[in-house]
Amino acid sequence: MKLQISDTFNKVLPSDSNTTNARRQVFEATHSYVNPKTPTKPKIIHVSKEMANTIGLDESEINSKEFLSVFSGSKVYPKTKPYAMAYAGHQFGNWAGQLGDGRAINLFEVLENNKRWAVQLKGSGETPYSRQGDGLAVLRSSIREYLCSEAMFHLGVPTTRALSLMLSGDDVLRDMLYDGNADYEKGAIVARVAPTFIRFGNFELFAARKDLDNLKKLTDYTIKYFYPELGKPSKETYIKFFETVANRTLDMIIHWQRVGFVHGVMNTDNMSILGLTIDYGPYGWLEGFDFGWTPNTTDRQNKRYRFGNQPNIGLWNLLQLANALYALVEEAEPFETILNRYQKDFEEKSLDMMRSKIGLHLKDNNDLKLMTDLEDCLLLTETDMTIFFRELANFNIKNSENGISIIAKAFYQPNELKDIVIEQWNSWFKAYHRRLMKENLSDMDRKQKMNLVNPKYVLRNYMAQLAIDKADEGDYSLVDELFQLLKKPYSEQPKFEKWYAKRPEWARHKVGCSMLSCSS
Ligand SMILES: Nc1ncnc2c1ncn2[C@@H]1O[C@H](COP(=O)(O)OP(=O)(O)OP(=O)(O)O)[C@@H](O)[C@H]1O
Ligand SMILES: [Mg+2]
Repeated sequence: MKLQISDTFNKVLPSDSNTTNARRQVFEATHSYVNPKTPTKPKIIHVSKEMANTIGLDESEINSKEFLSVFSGSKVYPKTKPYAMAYAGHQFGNWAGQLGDGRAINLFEVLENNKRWAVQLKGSGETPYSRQGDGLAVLRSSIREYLCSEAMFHLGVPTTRALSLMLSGDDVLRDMLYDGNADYEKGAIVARVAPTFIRFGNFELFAARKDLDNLKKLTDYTIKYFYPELGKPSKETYIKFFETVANRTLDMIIHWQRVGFVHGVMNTDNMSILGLTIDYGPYGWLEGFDFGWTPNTTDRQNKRYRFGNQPNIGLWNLLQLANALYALVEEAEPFETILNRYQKDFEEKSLDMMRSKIGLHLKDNNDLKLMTDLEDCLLLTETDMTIFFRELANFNIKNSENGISIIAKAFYQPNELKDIVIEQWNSWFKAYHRRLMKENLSDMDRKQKMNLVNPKYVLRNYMAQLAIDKADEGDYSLVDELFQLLKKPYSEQPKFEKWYAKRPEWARHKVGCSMLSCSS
């Protein structure tokens, strides 16, 4: 197996001089060297061929013994030095101090086709940052991360990627619901890939410790390798850097809103400095459209990370990043301007996104009202978000009276619609029809465009759970089926039509389908 290794993070930036693998506070270093734990009996469950090719591996290399040993953590690739990154973070709105890669270990960076990729194992053992944890990950959460990160990529959402999913052969003790009923589960390891895994929290760590020297080194490194277009280090460059991160973060969140993805744990240690979706933990997909929904039972009380609040949390997290970068600029105003603009941009971009979802390409002053009225309608009775927008594309200008029957498939109780609900929908469809008359697209063209932004297939929570249940019994066929399905989320795939369906009733209150904790 031949990789074009091109390590920078652990070569350019200061490493922890202590190389023992004991939990500790780490100062004046961006990372600590640590080797992955050797798994007892590693076994490949799935490999993303596309991702393997992207980092320069062909079919025979994927099938090699070395692939299994390197991406399960049994063997360190020649001339590389694995490490865990140091970062801090705000969790659920509170400062949490040093966190760091407690169960992620970076293997190396490769440079392939002029693109830099960092490869990291999640679930491959303890690091100096493991705190109370065991450094491991269970099969269920690893399947969820593996499938969802690739699904998001194919949906066009900026994200970290997955290369492989493996069983470790070791059992892992978990209290899934935090209710005192701990049990052993199969351990697993996901190899994941991104240009870099640097998070907001990496900057916060140095800022909180007033370690300006290393804050600057980390920022300069990030700009040099990942934002080179911003120029040489200077106050202006740092401000442009923050502005670009803010824009990317907002764009990522608008994509989440477009596809109905709820991240579930938007702590600042889970915010990528590249604006990529990172950490597929207690995430979930909207089924019934609901701004207040969160899949994360750990967040059940405050619902801080609910669907409708994600854009605000993005802003809150950016404020924490601004506080960290402030020390390099020493002027608050430029940061304030950027944060204020985020709010304005959010409103505009979110309206544009909604326009595209309902097939509008021109701008009209009343569009905002049309959208809020639509959202009100969607909240009247449980209405499946994915199915609604997909079916709406069948709206016919010449036959505009039957709007509600076109989208009826999206209602969870289609036979129990109250008259007042029907009336409200009818009046929205009238307004929608009037508005469509101002556009100049044919029904066909509109449908085609809408189907490129409204996915037909998403990784519904119960789908992942079905794949997990089978995998627990050693059958990985559903992991592969969903993996293949989600490569083309916008296409009609008749052989997979069964996955274009509302959540079944049995999944409504089932653990893993509607309720997910951070235990993973
Ligand atoms: N089992 C574990 N052992 C050690 N550390 C853990 C474990 N689970 C989580 N952590 C650490 O706790 C912190 C918060 O966890 P969180 O659930 O956000 O991340 P994660 O799912 O482990 O990983 P990532 O953000 O890398 O995808 C992180 O620093 C993480 O490394
Ligand atoms: Mg995390």
